[in-house]
Amino acid sequence: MEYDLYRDKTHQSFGDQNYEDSAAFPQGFEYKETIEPETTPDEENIRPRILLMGLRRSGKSSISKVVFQKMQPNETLFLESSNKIMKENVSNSAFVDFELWDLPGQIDFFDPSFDADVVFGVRGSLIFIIDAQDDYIEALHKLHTTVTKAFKINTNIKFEVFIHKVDGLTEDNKIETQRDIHQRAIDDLSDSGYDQLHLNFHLTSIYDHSIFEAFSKVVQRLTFHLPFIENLLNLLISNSAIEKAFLYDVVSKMYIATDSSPVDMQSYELCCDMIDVVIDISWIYGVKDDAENSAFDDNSASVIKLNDGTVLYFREVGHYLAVVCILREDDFERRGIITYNVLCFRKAMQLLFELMAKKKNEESEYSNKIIICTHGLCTRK
Ligand SMILES: Nc1nc2c(ncn2[C@@H]2O[C@H](COP(=O)(O)OP(=O)(O)OP(=O)(O)O)[C@@H](O)[C@H]2O)c(=O)[nH]1
Repeated sequence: MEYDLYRDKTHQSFGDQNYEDSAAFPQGFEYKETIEPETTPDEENIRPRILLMGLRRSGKSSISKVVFQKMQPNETLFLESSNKIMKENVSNSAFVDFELWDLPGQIDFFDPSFDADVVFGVRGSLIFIIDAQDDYIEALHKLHTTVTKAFKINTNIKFEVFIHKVDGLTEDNKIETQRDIHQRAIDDLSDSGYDQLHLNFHLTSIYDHSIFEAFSKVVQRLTFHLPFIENLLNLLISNSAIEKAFLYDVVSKMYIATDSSPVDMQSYELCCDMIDVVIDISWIYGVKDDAENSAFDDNSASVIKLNDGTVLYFREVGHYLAVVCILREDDFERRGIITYNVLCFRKAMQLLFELMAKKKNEESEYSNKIIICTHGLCTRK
């Protein structure tokens, strides 16, 4: 594997004409469709809450610690059963900013001695974890009572079901277990008149990337600007001959958004591995004298060429947010266009961050700027 890691300080601003490989740019810019960011209701400013629920020993604390505290999966074997709510503030980047509540399995939060409105009454997601290696009939019963009661309190809450510990199942068994759990859960809801309650199912394990991928989807459903970012990524890949592009939170390695082509687990894992390499190399070779400032910063960029003709392209586009692209080596010949277009994307993201921080009455000015910015993308012809 050949890699070429560099920190590029020459492209800090969109207006900077000093682009790499500038001869590769076409003479004129092609104008693209107008895309508007989502409107920003007041609710957007409320920090969402993600609740981890499920029976005892289903794996709630392990998930929280592996995804957000970088605990090694085999260390979770020694975790003790929790008997109180564990709250954590997850605040990595503009889009990964929420409260994570790990609720112990043995407590009934709908008991009158609890104020269930306080727990379930806010914007967020309820993740119910089912141990797929155990008999799941009791878990399904608990899932039903939990989601229906939570739905009565807050109809906007998003429900996610993690069919967890699937590392212990064969491929056939995984599919059969998912089908069975899905069918039973949906039938139970339908029998009790909750057809409008939607559950999203994910197969997960802390021993591979599936838990990160599932958590990525949970976070995406809570992101107001997701359609806008997906549109930007679609524009980026179609104008730059990129096969797949992800916007990553580099701390947790969750992807905040991707283009509209299907996600395959291998590509996702490859990009996660690249993030690890970039961070590790930055720490080994890039720590400055004061040790406070790592070389890994908002201008970090990297290219890795694999010996099967695939190129991985990484560039920071915000605080701990990075675009990671997969493309063919032949298409990487005109690297300048890709760099230029990623910088356009970064500029659009920066304007989005400003938009998110501005008050509602200033919205129109910023959305106009974003539209102008995306019009400037180069087209690879
Ligand atoms: N094989 C396998 N084991 C897992 C996985 N996730 C968690 N475990 C194990 O499951 C056991 C229970 O995990 P915990 O995270 O303590 O479960 P919990 O739901 O927080 O339990 P309570 O605190 O009692 O509510 C531990 O031994 C973990 O190592 C997984 O994906 N695969």
